[in-house]
Amino acid sequence: MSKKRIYQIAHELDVSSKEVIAAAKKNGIKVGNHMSMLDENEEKMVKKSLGKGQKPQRNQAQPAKKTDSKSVQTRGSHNNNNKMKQNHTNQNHGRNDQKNKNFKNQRPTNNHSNQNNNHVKAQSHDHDNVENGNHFSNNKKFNKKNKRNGGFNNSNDFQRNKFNKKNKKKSKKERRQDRRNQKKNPVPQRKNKPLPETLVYTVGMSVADIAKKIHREPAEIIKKLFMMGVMVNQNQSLDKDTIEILADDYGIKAEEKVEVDVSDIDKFFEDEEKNHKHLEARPPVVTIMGHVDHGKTTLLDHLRHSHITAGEAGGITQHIGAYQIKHDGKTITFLDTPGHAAFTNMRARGADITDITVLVVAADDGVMPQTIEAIHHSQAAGVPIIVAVNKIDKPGANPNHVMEQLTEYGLIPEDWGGDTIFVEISAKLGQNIDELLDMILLQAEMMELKANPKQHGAGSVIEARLDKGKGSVASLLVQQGTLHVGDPIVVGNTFGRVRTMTNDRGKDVRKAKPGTPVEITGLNDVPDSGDRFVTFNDEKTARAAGEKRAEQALIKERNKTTHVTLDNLFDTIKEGEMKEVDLIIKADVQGSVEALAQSFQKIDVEGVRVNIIHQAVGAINESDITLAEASNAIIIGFNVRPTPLAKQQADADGVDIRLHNVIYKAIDEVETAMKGMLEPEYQEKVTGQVEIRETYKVSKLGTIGGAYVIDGYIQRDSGVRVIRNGVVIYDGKLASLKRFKDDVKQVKAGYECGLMIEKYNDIKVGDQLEAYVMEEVPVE
Ligand SMILES: Nc1nc2c(ncn2[C@@H]2O[C@H](COP(=O)(O)OP(=O)(O)OP(=O)(O)O)[C@@H](O)[C@H]2O)c(=O)[nH]1
Repeated sequence: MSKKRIYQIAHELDVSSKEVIAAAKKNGIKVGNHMSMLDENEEKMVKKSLGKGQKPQRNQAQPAKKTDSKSVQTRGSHNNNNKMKQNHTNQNHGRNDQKNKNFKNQRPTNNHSNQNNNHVKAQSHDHDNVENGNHFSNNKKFNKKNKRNGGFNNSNDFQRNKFNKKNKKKSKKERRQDRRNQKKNPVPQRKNKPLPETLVYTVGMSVADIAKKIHREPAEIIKKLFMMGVMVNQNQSLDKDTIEILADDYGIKAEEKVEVDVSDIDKFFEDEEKNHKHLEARPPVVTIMGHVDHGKTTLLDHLRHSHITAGEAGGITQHIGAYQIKHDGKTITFLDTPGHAAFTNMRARGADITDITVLVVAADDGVMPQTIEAIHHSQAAGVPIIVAVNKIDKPGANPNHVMEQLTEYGLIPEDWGGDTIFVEISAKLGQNIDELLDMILLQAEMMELKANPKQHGAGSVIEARLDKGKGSVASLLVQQGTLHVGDPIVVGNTFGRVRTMTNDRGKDVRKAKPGTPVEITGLNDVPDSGDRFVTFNDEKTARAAGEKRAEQALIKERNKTTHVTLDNLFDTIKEGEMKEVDLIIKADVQGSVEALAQSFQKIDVEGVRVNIIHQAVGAINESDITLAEASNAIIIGFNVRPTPLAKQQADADGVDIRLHNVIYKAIDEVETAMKGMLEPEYQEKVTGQVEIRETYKVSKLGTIGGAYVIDGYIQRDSGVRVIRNGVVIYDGKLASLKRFKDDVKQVKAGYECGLMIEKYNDIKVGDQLEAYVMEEVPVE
C-alpha cells in the first residue's frame, strides 16, 4: 500500500497542508505535520472529506462543485467590480491580440492588471467548469500552472496566456535586439578637421588635450603612440619629447608655450630691475638710524619743514611713510620711520629700498647699543653709512670721541684715511644740514642710482592701513618704471587698480617716477609693509595674480601651524617627510653648547640624522625663533630661557622650545621623540581641601555629601582623596558637583556644595576631601 505525505496530497488537491491535516484529524487519522504519511484509504477519506466539505477559500479560481444563486450573484458582483477595475486600469485587457502591445507599453501595471484580468476570466469561466464537472481533475496541471495567473481553467485561455507569455518573452527579446541594433547603428563618423600647422603645447599636456588641439580622436593618438612603443591612456600627461615626436609623426610643427606664473611678482620685479634701457638718474632713498634720543626725529622734522620745494611752501605735509625734499635742484627721498627695526623688517620681507643710511650719533652721548645694531644692520644690507654727529650745539658735545668710537666698527673718517663721510650737525638748530644733504647727494652720485621710468611701475610698500572712508590705503615707493593712476596693480597678496594717487604733500598726482613715494587707493585689501608691487597691462591678469598670491599666502599660513615639534616628530619622520631633524641649541656656557651638540649628533634613529643648524651661548632670542621657523627647527634651551618677545613669537609661530637643565634628559627627550615614544608627563597638583558636613542617602543614586570648601577649589573633573582621621581611605574621581540644584564646574573656598564620588558611597560627616588635578609637566 503506497503512502503519501500530507504535503503531497495538499499539492495534488491544491489546498494547503493545514487543510489536509484538519481533514485527516476530522476523520480520526493521527497526523502530526505536513510530513506525516497517509495511506491510500486515509488519502481517500481526506480527499472525500475535502471534496464534500467547504471549497478551499484560498483558491477562488477552483471550480465550484455547487452553484447556488447566491454564490453566482456574489461572484457576479465581484466580477463586475473587477471589470470596472479592469476597464479603469486598461481598456485593452482581455483582448489577447492587443496584449502584446500592452505588455510593452504598460509594463509596470502589467502584473497587477493581468491578474485582475485573469481573475475576471477565471470567474467568468466558473460556469463552464460547473458544466464540465470533471474539468477540474483533467486540468489539474493547467490549474496549478495557471494559479499564478489567477487560475485559468480554460485551455484556450491557457493557450492564450502561454501565447501571452511568449509574447512577453518575445518582447524582451525584441527589446534586447533593439538595443543591439542601436549599438550596431554606426555612430555618425566625425569628419577629421584638417591638422593645424603648429601644435602649441605645454609640457604635461594629456593625450585628450592634444587630441582636441589637432582635431583627432584620442584613440588614434593612443594607437600612434602605441606603435611608437609608448603606452598611455588619454588622461596621461606627456613629456616634451613624446609630444614633439607625435607632432612630427603628424607632420606638424611643435611649439612649446612656457606658462608664465603671473603670481610670481618678484620675477616681474627683477625683470624690470634688469631692464637697463632708458636709464635715468633717480633720487636716493635715505633711512635715518641711530640710538634712542640721539635726534633722528628732530632731523627728519627739520628736513621736512625746511626744505620744501618752492611753490609748495606752506603746503601741509602728509604722513605717507616717506617724503621728498629738494636740495640744489635735486631730490632726496627720506623714509619717515627711523630706526633699524623697521629697516630690517622691510629687508626680511624682501624690500631693500634704502640706498643710504644716515647714522645719527649724539655728540654728547657717543656710541650706544642701538648705534652698533644700526651699523650691523646697514652693513649686513650693504648700505653705505653717512654719520651725522648730532647735538654739536650742546656744551658737552665731543664729536671727536664719536669718531674714535666708530672706528671700531669700520667707520673711519676720510680725514683719518677711511671712506666714511662724517658731518657734524645740530638737528635742533638746523646747523650744517645743507652740508649733510650735499654729502647725501654726493654719495648718491657715486652710487649712480638709475632707473628706467619707461616701463611698468614696480616697487615696495612703505606702509599700509585701512581707512574708514577710502578703504585700503597703501604708501608705495616706486623703484622701477612709472606708476600711473588707473594702472592694474598687484601689491603683495592684494590687487586692484590705482584709483587715486597722492604725493607726500597731499597733492593728487597722475604718475609717479622711480624714487617717488605715493599713497594709493583702489586695492581690494591691505598689503603689508615691505610687500612688493608690480603693475600689469590688464586688470584680469592682475586679479588672477593677486588671487593666486592670496591663496598661496593662505596655504603658507596654514602650513605654519604644522611646524615640527618633538610631539609630532615621529609622525613626521614616519610620513617620510623628514630625513634630518634640525635643532637650534642655546645654552648658558660654551661647554654645554658643545656637549649637547656632540651628543645630539650621535643619536641615530631609523636613519634620521640630527642636524644642528645654529648653536650659541645666550638667551633664546627672536632671531633664533625666526631661524627655527624658517628652517622648521626645534630649539633646545639649556639653562637659558627665551626672552619675553621670543616666547611670544614662538607661541605665535608654533615653534617648539624645549628647556632643560640636565644634559642627558635633553638627549633622551629628543631620542625618544624620534623613536615615537615621547609621552607627556603628568604631575598631580592639589587644588583644594573640602570637608563633608552632611550626608544624604538617595536610594537610586548613592550617598551625596553636603560639603564645604575650606581651602582652594574643587572642580568637576577633580580627582579626590577621602581622608578620615588623617588616613587616605579612598582615591577616586568626582561623579558630580553641585551648588544647590545646579551642576557647576568649580566651587571655591568659602562655599558649600553637594558632591558625589564615583563608585564610592561610604563618605561620612567629618571626612576631609583632597581635590587634585593632573597637570602636564612643562619640560625643564
Ligand atoms: N641740543 C640739541 N638737542 C637736540 C638735537 N637734536 C635733537 N635734540 C633733542 O634730543 C631729544 C631727542 O630727540 P629726538 O629727535 O626725539 O630723538 P630720536 O632719536 O628721534 O629719539 P627716539 O624717537 O626716541 O628714538 C629731543 O628733546 C630733541 O629736542 C640737537 O641737535 N641739539
